[in-house]
Amino acid sequence: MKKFLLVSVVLMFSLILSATTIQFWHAMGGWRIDFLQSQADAFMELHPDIEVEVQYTGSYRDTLNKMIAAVQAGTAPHVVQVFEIGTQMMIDGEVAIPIEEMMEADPTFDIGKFMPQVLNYYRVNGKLYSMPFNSSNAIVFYNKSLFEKAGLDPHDPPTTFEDFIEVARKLTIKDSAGNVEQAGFTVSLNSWFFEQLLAAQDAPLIDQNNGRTGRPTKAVFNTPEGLAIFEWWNTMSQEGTMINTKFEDWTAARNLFISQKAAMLMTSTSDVALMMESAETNGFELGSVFLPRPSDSKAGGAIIGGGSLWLIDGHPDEETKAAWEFIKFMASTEQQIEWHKATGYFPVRKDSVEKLVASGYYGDYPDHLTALLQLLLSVQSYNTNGAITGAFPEIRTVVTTAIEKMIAKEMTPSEALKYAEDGATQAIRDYNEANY
Ligand SMILES: O=P(O)(O)OC[C@H](O)CO
Repeated sequence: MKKFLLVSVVLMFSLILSATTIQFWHAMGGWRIDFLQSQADAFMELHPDIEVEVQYTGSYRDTLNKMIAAVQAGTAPHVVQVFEIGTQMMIDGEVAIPIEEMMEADPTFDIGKFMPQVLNYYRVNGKLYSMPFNSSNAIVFYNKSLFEKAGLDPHDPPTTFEDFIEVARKLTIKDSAGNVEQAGFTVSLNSWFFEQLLAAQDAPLIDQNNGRTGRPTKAVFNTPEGLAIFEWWNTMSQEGTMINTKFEDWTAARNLFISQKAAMLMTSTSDVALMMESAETNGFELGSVFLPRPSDSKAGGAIIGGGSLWLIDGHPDEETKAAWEFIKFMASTEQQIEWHKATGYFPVRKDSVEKLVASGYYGDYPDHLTALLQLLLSVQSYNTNGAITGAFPEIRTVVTTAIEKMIAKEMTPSEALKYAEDGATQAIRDYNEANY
């Protein structure tokens, strides 16, 4: 017995000593920090010879910048989560091993099990460079209880821009001095929603079929579809039926909705779980509905948002192998189910969805179903597959700035849209000049 114990202790020590350590950087703040750590812990339990050091590295933008700095300093992590709009920049930077190469060399991996809508975003020139992990769309949540109070049918939320404006008016309550006590609608001031509302009308953001069939040279969203969004946004902002947050402030918009200061919220489907829980805690009934669009517009769909996992190159083979195992684990059937339930991010795999459907999950959680159906019913086109350009972070900044200027009345909707398109084209030109 003593001998057995001794052998076990020696084995354990030699495992610890020979463990391969990898670093995983991610951009999921708040309670998600603990959730991702628990996923890494589950992985380490299955692979006691691999140690994963998990680090929250700030927002998507911060994480991308930190990763670039670390690559330059020779201290890059093994796996990094990058937001969807960083895809082309990562490809051009040539700092990652395309996961398609790992997949082809790994007979245990079957990409056929993944959701085509998600792959349509991440496949660039027919190749998959990163592993889809946290995929989302934009969606509208609404407070059914406030709808009822305002005399509106809680089972008939607005689906067109025109109705949305009307309903937002009915839901808005102002005091005698005109101060907004309850707004009809709120959203984080963020170009992501403009991009999503364009795709909902099956309209492009940039040329070359959204950069999907050639290198983009200019932005092409100064169109009737683009103008309809700016005008819709501006009408509600100026009427005071919509509250805009500060630049890219997601939390403020969520909090306005949760505290029932706003009756409708456009945000990410990654918030489904949070919204369900908050509605219960705050005593209101939650509803969810697809993104609205002008009544006379073409039907499009939602673009994949969120992020994916990149396998950074330049590490010893043993570490790269360990990192690949970790990436596969994070995209595995069970982990994707848990991740979906805990957040709202779609499972990136068909077999996860199959299991969830079979278990009756979507009958119990209709808001998860709204989100999933919006994705599944989206027309698949270059416009809904999303734009692909290395200049995307700058484009997002300039579009958000344009909306900010419009709601501050510094520009009319058409002036702001032109400002946004010109700035986006300039960003694409600058990027092309610096990179190609
Ligand atoms: O909040 P997420 O993670 O759903 O991401 C939203 C956008 O796609 C970020 O670029």
